[in-house]
Amino acid sequence: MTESALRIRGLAKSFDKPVIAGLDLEIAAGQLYALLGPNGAGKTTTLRMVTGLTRPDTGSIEIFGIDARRHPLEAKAITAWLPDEPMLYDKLSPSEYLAFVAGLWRMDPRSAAEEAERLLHWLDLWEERDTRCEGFSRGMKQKVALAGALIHDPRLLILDEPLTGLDANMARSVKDALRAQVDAGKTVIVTTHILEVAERMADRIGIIAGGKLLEEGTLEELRGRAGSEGMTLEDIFIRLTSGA
Ligand SMILES: Nc1ncnc2c1ncn2[C@@H]1O[C@H](COP(=O)(O)OP(=O)(O)OP(=O)(O)O)[C@@H](O)[C@H]1O
Repeated sequence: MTESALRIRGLAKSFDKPVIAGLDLEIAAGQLYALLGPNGAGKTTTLRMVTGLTRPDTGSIEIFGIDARRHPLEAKAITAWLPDEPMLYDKLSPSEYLAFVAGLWRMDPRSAAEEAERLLHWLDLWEERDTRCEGFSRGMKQKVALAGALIHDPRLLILDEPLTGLDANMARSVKDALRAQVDAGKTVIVTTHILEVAERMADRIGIIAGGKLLEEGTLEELRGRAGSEGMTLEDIFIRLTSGA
């Protein structure tokens, strides 16, 4: 049986009104999973609960079998979280930022430096490694933040809208980086409003609205359940969410 990277059971969260209402979701290891949903569906809230940034009202979250609510440090040690507006310390260069993040993870400085060098080359940031991030474009900052998320070699990578605002070249290099993570055996969860990205990249797709999972599966499975082989993901998404 395939290992489960993320298992969510009965997750619920209310702010002034219910946002997540009894969400069940299981994501197998080694996949790129796209979590879709209309604005306000609860995607970010769900992922913030998974990464320990928002406390659920009820429900369980397991990351590779680790109970993330009971053992948050163990769960965080194997998880990376890239928010839609990543916070970088602008006065630091990419090299300094990666050394700083590696220090937070208490990585051995020598192996952290080796990993930073590998990531900076891989994400095409090597020439800028000693330039302060403050003058970087959004895409470059996104790549520095991605390198920071990957420095401790997480098994599960969770990214909220990683492609928003990126030009085609930058988006391609981030997409390639994510696919390479999956090819290396990691699990990647992304939220996106760019349905073509989910359609082309994702191994499986989950659609949530109103705090519940409406549908889940491969694109072919979603098409099959929608009853039309020729449907685009956009057609399926609109059909499912317009009544939600
Ligand atoms: N800290 C908070 N306090 C109050 N309400 C919140 C808080 N965080 C989220 N919400 C509400 O929860 C709902 C879901 O928000 P969330 O950001 O999870 O949606 P989303 O699916 O990520 O949306 P989008 O696609 O627009 O980013 C929204 O109605 C939002 O206003």
